[in-house]
Amino acid sequence: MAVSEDVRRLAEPDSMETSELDAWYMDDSEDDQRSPHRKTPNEAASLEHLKKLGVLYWRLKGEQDPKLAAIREARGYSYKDVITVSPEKLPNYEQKIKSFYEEHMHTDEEIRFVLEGSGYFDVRDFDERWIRIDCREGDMIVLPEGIYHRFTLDSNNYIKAMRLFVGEPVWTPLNRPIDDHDSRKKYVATFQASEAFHETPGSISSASPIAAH
Ligand SMILES: CSCCC(=O)C(=O)O
Ligand SMILES: [Fe+2]
Ligand code: NI
Repeated sequence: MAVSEDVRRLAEPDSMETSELDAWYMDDSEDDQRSPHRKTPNEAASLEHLKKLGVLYWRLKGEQDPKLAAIREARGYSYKDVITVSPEKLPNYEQKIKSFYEEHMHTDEEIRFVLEGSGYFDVRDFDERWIRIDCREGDMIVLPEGIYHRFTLDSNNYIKAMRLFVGEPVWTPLNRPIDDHDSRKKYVATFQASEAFHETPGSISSASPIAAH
């Protein structure tokens, strides 16, 4: 059945004006992956820039938020399960933690809704910079097919997240470099041009009248 206009509207990702997203360009230190890795001074990455990379973001009021059902319906997220990442709860914890943090992509979207705890999703921009996205309870994020990314717990060592998927899930990470893969080529073709007009460090975009945060 076709998705109604109401559902579609309810499923719209957060906009720049209302977002409480916290994302930043990472420093280059070899410090623990679980530490924030903010630059000094902090260099925020805007939701607008993340959108140009194909990243979608919502802040939801728990599992009962009607937006969640709307997002699932509008985007066809039929599959759902829950993953807990902690030394006690996740089988093969050390190995999983390591593979989550290898730079990789998938042949489908990566969709996560944080139920408890927190962690960082890092995404690559087209200038090879890492953008670190702070995800905590209530945050829902969609990483597009083909984007290079990775995940780490933060120093709290605990996250419980809902995983969503269109149909039967495929979690396989395809580690970088895998530039000739169709999913990667499709990603680059879709987003590289749109990101070409991104913010550069220290520049203030005259196109956006609202100063960030
Ligand atoms: C926040 S969910 C745990 C990490 C994960 O599932 C992934 O990186 O694919
Ligand atoms: Fe993943
Ligand atoms: Ni992934």
